[in-house]
Amino acid sequence: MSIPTTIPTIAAIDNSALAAQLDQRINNKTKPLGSLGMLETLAKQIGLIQQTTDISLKQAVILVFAADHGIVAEGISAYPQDVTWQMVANFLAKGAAINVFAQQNHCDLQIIDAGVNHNFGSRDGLIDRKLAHGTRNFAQLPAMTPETCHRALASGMALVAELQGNVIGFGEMGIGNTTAAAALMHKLTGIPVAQCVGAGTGLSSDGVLHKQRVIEAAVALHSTAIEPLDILATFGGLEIAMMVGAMLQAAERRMVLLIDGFIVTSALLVAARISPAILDYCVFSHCSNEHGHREMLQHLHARPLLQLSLRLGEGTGCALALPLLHASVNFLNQMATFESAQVSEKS
Ligand SMILES: O=C(O)c1ccc[n+]([C@@H]2O[C@H](COP(=O)([O-])O)[C@@H](O)[C@H]2O)c1
Ligand SMILES: Cc1cc2nc[nH]c2cc1C
Repeated sequence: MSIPTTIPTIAAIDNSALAAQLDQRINNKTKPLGSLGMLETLAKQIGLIQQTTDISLKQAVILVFAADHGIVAEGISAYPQDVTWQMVANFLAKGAAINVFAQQNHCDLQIIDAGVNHNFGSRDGLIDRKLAHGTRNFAQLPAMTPETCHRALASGMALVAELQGNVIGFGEMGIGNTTAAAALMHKLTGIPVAQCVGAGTGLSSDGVLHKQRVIEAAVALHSTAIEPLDILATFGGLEIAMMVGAMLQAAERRMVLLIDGFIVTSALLVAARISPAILDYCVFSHCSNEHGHREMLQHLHARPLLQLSLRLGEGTGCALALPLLHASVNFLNQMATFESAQVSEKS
C-alpha cells in the first residue's frame, strides 16, 4: 500500500547551536555536572523539540484509542471482548486507573471510539470515530482494507490537528490488541514471534504458546505484507492505526509524544518506519511487563523513564511519567545558577 501524500513531514530535531546553549543552561545550574541524569536529557530533548532554551509544557492531554479485534475468535485473550466497551464506559464514568492518574497529575483525557464492537449511542465525553465494529480476524483475512487503514490514519491526524497543547500521551484499550501488537513487532523488527508474544491480560503459559502459533500461522498466510502500511492493515487494530496517524501529526506539530506500553510502542514502530525522525519527539514513559516490550524498546534504542511492572495500557504509564516531564522543565526554568546563587563551581 502506498503512503498517502497527506502523511505529515517530520523534521529531525538536531540543531547543534541550540544543543550547545541547552547544555550550557543545564550545566550552569547549582548541581554537580550531569547529576540530574535523565531529567537533564529530557530537558534538552524538550528544548530541541520546542526549538528554545525557554521550555514549557502546555495543556497535557492523553488520548485513549479503543477498538476491538477479530483475532479474539482464536482464543488469544484471557478476557472476553465485551470488556473493551465496558472499560470505555468505565473511562467515561471516570472509574478506571487512567482516570485516577490523569486527574492526579492535572492531565486532560480524551476517549476515542476507533472501532469498538458496541453501539454506544450518544455518550457524553466519547469521541466517536468508529470505523467498524472491530477488525476482521487476521487468522483468515487482513484485519482491515487499505481504505479503512487510510481512514484511520486520517482520523488520528485530524484529532491531533485540533489540540491546543504541546504534550500528548498515547493510550489504548482493546481486548486482543497484544496479539496484533506482537504480530506488528515481529513483522517490523524481524524478532522471532516467540520473543514478541506475552501473556497480555493474563494468559497461562499454554495460552501464550497458542497465541504464538496463531500469530505464526497468520504471518505465513499473509507473507506478502512487507510495506509498513500493508503490515499495519493486515495485522493492526483500528486503535493502533489511528494512533499511528495521531503520532505522525503530533511530531509534525513539534509536540512532545509520551509513549505508553507494548501496544502504543507497536504503533510507534509503524510510524517510525514511515518517518524515522519521529523518534526524536518521543519520551518513553515506562517499560511494560508485557514480555516483548523490553526488546521492542531496545530495537528503538529507547530508554524508558519508569520500570514499575505495569501491564495495563490505557495510557497509565504516560500519566505516571508526566510529573517527571514537569520536573525536567521546572529545574531548567527555576533553579539558580552557580553565578546567581554564588556557589563555587568545580575546581
Ligand atoms: O500497555 C501494555 O503494555 C499492556 C500489556 C498487556 C495488556 N495491556 C492491555 O490489555 C488489553 C490487551 O490484552 P489482551 O490479552 O486482550 O491482548 C488491552 O486493553 C491493553 O490495554 C496493555
Ligand atoms: C479489566 C481490564 C481493564 C483494562 N484496561 C486496559 N486493558 C484492560 C483489560 C482488562 C481486562
